[in-house]
Amino acid sequence: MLRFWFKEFPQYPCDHTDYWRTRLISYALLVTTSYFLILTIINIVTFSDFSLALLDGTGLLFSLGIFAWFRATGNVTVTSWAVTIMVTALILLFIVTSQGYSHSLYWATLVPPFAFFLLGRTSGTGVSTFTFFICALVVYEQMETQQPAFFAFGSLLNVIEVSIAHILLFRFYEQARSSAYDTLAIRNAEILQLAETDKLTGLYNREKLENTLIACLPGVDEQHPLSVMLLDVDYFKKVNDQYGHFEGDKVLQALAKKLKDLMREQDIVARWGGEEFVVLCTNASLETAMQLAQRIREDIAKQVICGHGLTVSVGVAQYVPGDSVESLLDRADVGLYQAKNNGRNSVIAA
Ligand SMILES: Nc1nc2c(ncn2[C@@H]2O[C@H](COP(=O)(O)OP(=O)(O)OP(=O)(O)O)[C@@H](O)[C@H]2O)c(=O)[nH]1
Repeated sequence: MLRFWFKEFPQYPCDHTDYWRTRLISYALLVTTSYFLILTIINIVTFSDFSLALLDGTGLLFSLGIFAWFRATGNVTVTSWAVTIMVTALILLFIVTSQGYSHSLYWATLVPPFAFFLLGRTSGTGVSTFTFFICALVVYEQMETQQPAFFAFGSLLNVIEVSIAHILLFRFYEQARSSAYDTLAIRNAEILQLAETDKLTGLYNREKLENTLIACLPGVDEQHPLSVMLLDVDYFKKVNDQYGHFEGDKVLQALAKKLKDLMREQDIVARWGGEEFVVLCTNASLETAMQLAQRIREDIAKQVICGHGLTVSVGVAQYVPGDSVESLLDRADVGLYQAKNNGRNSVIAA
């Protein structure tokens, strides 16, 4: 029903830091506008008090003016100040005119949530301190005059209204906070994925592979062997030279996909760099890894990848006690070097 009141600003999408400020500004202006409108009407129609009606009418114009200006400019900083000053002034006016009686002081507790949310820590502290200072002055005045405490229906209304406003404000706070955390969590997951993924092929990158290996090594024993393959495309330079770098990229992407399809579920395929790939075979002895590597080599040699007949050379190594990530991969590299020297399209264990 009130959708027209809440404008979506394209410059403040829902993951923008000011998004929830624009929402609170709209809510606050809706409340102040309704408040002034109702009081103006009541003062004219019921009490015929035109001077009060004029005061409330001025407040109404202010509220609508800020609203119109905010919609036109989308300036969150200036509107935040305008709204905070208006809300604070309204509350302080009420407290001072009622001399702090009828629980009117309770309204002051609404200022900090507004001021901190809309103005931030420093200005929020300033506005809140000022408000509570005025409250203290009002209480001081009460002490001086020694008026007896007086609780009437107005007191009850003040307590109920402020309590409802508090609950709504804190619900709003919590919604804004959890939404910000959800957005952060999604962004973090995206960033993490980017940090561990090779951009061209979508495989894990070298860093992720190394980290995974480091994490795996402590769990390796005779029952749970671990082997790695270092796999390099033979004469890949020719593809680039003959068909161009973009075609080379396409071939690498297709090959990466093929490798993933050919590997077992538990194996981890990563791009080591250039036209080199590493496969981390968990629960695989040297023998098992050799069989896997031979199968991959044969499959690739038989297939046409992106219109190209390719072969690969593979070096295979099994983890032995005392190995580090570097020494394990170095041994696989020695195997790869020998496979290349053997005329390529072959698998050598080292
Ligand atoms: N298209 C493309 N080419 C790449 C990329 N990274 C490395 N290369 C190319 O891969 C080729 C590797 O060439 P070399 O190291 O000489 O190896 P090779 O031609 O595969 O020969 P051998 O490995 O000895 O069988 C070079 O032409 C690099 O430019 C990449 O991301 N995209």
